[in-house]
Parts: sequence; structure tokens; C-alpha cells
Amino acid sequence: MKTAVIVFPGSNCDSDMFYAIKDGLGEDVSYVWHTETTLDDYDAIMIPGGFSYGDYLRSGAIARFSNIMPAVVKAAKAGKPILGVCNGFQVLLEAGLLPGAMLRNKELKFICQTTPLVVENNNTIFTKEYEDNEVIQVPIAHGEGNYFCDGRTLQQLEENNQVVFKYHSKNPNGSVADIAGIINEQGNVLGMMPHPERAVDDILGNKDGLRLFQSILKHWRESHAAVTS
Ligand SMILES: NC(=O)CC[C@H](N)C(=O)O
Repeated sequence: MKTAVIVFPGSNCDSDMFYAIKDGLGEDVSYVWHTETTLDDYDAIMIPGGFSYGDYLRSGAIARFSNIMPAVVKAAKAGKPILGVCNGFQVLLEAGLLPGAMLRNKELKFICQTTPLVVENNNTIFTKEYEDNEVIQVPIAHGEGNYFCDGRTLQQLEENNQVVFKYHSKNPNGSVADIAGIINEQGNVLGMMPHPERAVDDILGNKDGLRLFQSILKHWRESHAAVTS
């Protein structure tokens, strides 16, 4: 599986994502600078965390107009797995690839801590390696993680099982319905505020994030085998 990690000016979790794929998963991975215009060579696309364009206007609002974004939209339409973590989630929202918007944390403070999450939907290409309703520990690190959408959108998200992760026991940022991560209707674009790439090795404290990447790889291997057999 060939994975692209998109890099914008101000991305700062690109190396974490790169090594989660390279060392954690043992798969081929490349950085792709935001001025590039194609992702055709890649099987999976990662949009990492950080402060793209300094979070000016709104987090992700400028990165969303980068040259690489039409290729991200094309990959999304083609059904390739696309994972946006933290600032990556914010970019996906701004690009309209996921519904809703991100507000500043309720307490108006940047929060950096390991946080328990519930796997609300383990029937996705990103979460097959988790148990349903499993509680996992994943770090968060954000100032704008207060996910918001209107009531109708929330109802649709809940009805379609598009809420993939919720905060468990304590909501750190005030997000609607304790949402920590959502997937698109097609099931191939996941945005989440917590950082699974920071939980892929015992030396980082835990490996609960690794199974997310293993799920993507398993899905890719299964669909690849189906195509070639
Ligand atoms: N770690 C990150 O991606 C930070 C996200 C973001 N720019 C924020 O603070 O809200």
C-alpha cells in the first residue's frame, strides 16, 4: 500500500504520521508537498495535524485552497481511504468533504492530553480492527476541536452510523454529541481530532492508534486481492 502524507506550510504532525505508516505499519509512505497536483500513485491519503497557514481565518480555511486539494477530492470520489487528523480533519471540513464545522474549544484553551474514546462504529475501513464500543486511549492536542453541526446533520450522521469515535466519560472541548471523529456517507473519508499516529508504539505510552492504520491496510489488501484474483 502506497500512502501519501500531505504537507502544508505549518503542518507539524507530518513526521508522526510518516513514521506511524513506515515503522508502525511497515508500509511505503511519501511526503507530498501542497503544491503538487496529483495523488494518482497513492492508495491512501493522510492529512496530518498542525497549524496550516498559521490557522489564519479559521483552521484549515486556507489549506483548503491548496493546489493538492482537487487531487484529494478526486481520490475521495474514487473511494480511496482518506484520513484527516486534527488540522487534517479541519481541512476536510473546510473542503466540504465532511459535514459540519470546527469551533474553538469550549474553555478557549489549547488541550493536550491522552483521552479515552469509544469506538462507535467498528464497521468502517478505518476501525475494523477494534471491537464495537471498545474504549481506547488516544492523545488530543488542539485549540479548535469543538465539532459543531446543525440538528438535522447530526441526526443524519447518527442514523447513517457516520459517528465513528466519541469522547468517553469526559468531553474535553464541548463538541456536539461528544463527537471526536466522523466519516463521510461513502465510508472512505474519516476526520478525527485525536491523534492515532501518536499511539502506535509502547514507547509512546500505548498502541491503541495502530489498529486504525492496520484496518486501512487490511482493507487495502482485501480489496487488492479481490481485484487480482
Ligand atoms: N494538532 C493539531 O493539528 C492542531 C490543530 C489546530 N490547528 C488547533 O489547534 O485547533
